[in-house]
Amino acid sequence: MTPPAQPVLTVLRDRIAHDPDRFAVGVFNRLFAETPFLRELFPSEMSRMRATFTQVVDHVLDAIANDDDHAELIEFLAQLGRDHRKFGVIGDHYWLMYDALMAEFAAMLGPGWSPDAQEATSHAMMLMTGVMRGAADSVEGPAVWHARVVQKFQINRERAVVRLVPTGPRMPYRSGEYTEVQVPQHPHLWRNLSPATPPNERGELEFHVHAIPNGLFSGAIVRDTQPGDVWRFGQRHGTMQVTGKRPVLMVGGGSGLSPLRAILLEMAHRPDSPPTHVFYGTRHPGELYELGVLAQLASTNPWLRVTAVAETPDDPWWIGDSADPRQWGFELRFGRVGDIVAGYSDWTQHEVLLSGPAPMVFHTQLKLRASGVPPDRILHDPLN
Ligand SMILES: NC(=O)C1=CN([C@@H]2O[C@H](COP(=O)(O)OP(=O)(O)OC[C@H]3O[C@@H](n4cnc5c(N)ncnc54)[C@H](O)[C@@H]3O)[C@@H](O)[C@H]2O)C=CC1
Repeated sequence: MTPPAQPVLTVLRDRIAHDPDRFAVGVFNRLFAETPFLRELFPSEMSRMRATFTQVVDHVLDAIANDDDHAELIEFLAQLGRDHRKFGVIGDHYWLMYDALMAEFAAMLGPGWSPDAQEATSHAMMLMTGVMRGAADSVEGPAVWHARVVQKFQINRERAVVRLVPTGPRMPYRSGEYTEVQVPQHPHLWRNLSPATPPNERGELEFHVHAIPNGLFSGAIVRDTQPGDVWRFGQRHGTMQVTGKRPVLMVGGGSGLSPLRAILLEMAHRPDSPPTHVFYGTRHPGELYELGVLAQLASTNPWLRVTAVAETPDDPWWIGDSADPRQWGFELRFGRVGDIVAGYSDWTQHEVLLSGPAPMVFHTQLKLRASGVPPDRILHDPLN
């Protein structure tokens, strides 16, 4: 990067920060004016998307201006490019976006749009759109996979289990990963879910979903999903896995148990699975419905130990007459799962997998780190 580049990119960041949404609206208006059919690739309500877009552009300008080593930036952009395949974005669209960005920056700088400014900005935007395009082009296989809902059962008012079979090629994934999912009730919304079963030959999938308060996506699944619905799946991500080199501690909160459940089911097929202690936490005892499956697993896999944790001892009215979770023979503790786990034993020699609501993962992680578990031995999905 030539010396004059840094001030220009910093100026652009300042101008964007002055009114981020105006910048994004400007870029997208230019893009859609030039190529109207691209509007269909985006949701009707774009404010959240525009906010993310501005953050990405700001991050690119910042990283190029301030870091000599762009390895992290390039990996970030490459992942973004791979992720964008599911929206139907193809190579030519990146050139159109490059043109829209450059035109908006030119308008933004006005008389300050000198040849040097143009060159530095072009370099940054070429890197951004070029890396995304190149990464997307180099991915093999389809951009999206499809599967049809064949069964849905409601656990209670707020929780459902959904089973699907593929309508074409089966989606590849590893137990413990999460995948991007789109449901027909919200054709422009992509959210992450973790399959609750390991991959199998027939490509069958199972998901456990809790309708979180104000959750458009999870609410639509629990309320409106029906057999026959076709779901779409994009990229898969995640680092949670068991190495087999250490004993394992797993902490699953509510439907966040899903990826751990998939890993446990896979471990049950191995002859050498390490000793594993699972803490399964919910808000109420009547929500611990997965204890039945865990009991079956534990009965034939002596390496598995399970502790159930409910935040409160009582069930609210809407849970109804659920069976006493103690019937499965596991100990039942009351309190926040993070507090119970951290006070239960010494976990400093374990590898730890955490999955559940972000505040639970955050809280449990803090407690375990405070008790001496090395941070690099605690794995979880991103918290946002
Ligand atoms: N469905 C899926 O495939 C997956 C879902 N998740 C995440 O799991 C969450 C759904 O879990 P729910 O069933 O709603 O969980 P939940 O509300 O039933 O809570 C589960 C556990 O988290 C603890 N907890 C909740 N809030 C806490 C806080 N502020 N501090 C400390 N502990 C807290 C509770 O005490 C309980 O033990 C969602 O946020 C989802 O993103 C994560 C991975 C996969």
